[in-house]
Amino acid sequence: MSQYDLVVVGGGPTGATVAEFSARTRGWSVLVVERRNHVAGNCYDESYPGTDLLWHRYGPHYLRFKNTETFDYLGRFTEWLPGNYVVKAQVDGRLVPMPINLETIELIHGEVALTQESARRLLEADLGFHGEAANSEEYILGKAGRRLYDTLYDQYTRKQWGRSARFLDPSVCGRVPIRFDRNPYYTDAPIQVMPRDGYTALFDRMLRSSPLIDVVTDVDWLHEPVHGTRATVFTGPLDDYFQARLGPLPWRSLRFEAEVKEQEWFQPCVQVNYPGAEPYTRKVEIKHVTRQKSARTVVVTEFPSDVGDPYYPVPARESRELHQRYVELADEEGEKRGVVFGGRLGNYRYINTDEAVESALELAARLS
Ligand SMILES: O=c1ccn([C@@H]2O[C@H](COP(=O)(O)OP(=O)(O)O[C@H]3O[C@@H]([C@H](O)CO)[C@H](O)[C@H]3O)[C@@H](O)[C@H]2O)c(=O)[nH]1
Repeated sequence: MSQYDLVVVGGGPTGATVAEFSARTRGWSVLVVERRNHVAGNCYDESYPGTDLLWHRYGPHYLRFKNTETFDYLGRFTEWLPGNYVVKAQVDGRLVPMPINLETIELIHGEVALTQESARRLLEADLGFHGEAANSEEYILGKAGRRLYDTLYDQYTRKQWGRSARFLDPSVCGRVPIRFDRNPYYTDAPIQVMPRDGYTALFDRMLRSSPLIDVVTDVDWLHEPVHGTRATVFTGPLDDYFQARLGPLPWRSLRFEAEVKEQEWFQPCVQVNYPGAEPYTRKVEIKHVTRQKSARTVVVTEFPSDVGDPYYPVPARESRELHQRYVELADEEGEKRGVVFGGRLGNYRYINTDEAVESALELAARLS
């Protein structure tokens, strides 16, 4: 036991939210223990070495909100910039809009001036699956057809996940909308914004918002577990907590190669996806969304990998079964030691940052 009411393991979006809410609304003392040398979790951004340009060290984060409650909550700690989340895919040397929209369908099917009706008819004739999709391959074949699946999803997904879309839940490829209009933005969320001073500044402000919150970094809680007198919230990888007692949960990681380019812009939008034979999946030029002005730019190429920090839980049948067995252990741990698991890693859920904050607020409200 520590002298703190609450111990939070991990200083990312979930940990910062639980800590801030508990200090502010309950007056609890909170210790946040972070394994890395910084807070903000995988949202961490900083100036790229030798430049004053922000980069997202663990991959891009395009903040969007489904509801105003979470948006208003985070808005207490930051000003916002409008989001500018435009993504294209490189296909045969050309850039096509991603998500699929009418222009994508025209470029890939060799058509012009498609309407919603004519595009639907075209794809209907190419559908490779009918019925209720049981996996991501069936989902895309049933909505966009064979040609778009083969061109935009098949190899990209194999690279990203190390397996075919056939062995992933429909929700994985279903994250990206398929459109019959000309909307070029990556997500359908009604609110799309970037924190004006970056994500690290946002989560750092949350953690500094109360003198009741102490933060220690460079400390692996698993080596020296201390518990809060009221609760402990663990936001690290669920299987790490249990020393992978039931076997490791499948995770997917990323390796990043960053380059400073001596040119104002490298590509026309923040993200270009590579659904072909290249060993990487995407190139991100985050300056498009941070809106910094500079004659230079930073470009980050992503190489998916099985080794490295866990970024993605793998939504698939076998991981769901193993995860369920870990959930049973987690429930016992809650009863024995008051440990509650949260966040993308602690709950083994493929969620976005707004969803992590939303569920952290719910979790914090349940603590007593
Ligand atoms: O060109 C493509 C694009 C996607 N897929 C398949 O869809 C899966 C989901 O894609 P996406 O949502 O783009 O995946 P990711 O989570 O890596 O990226 C988004 O999430 C945020 C951020 O990481 C969290 O804030 C970022 O904003 C988005 O880019 C993908 O895994 C593929 O299987 C495809 O095949 N081809």
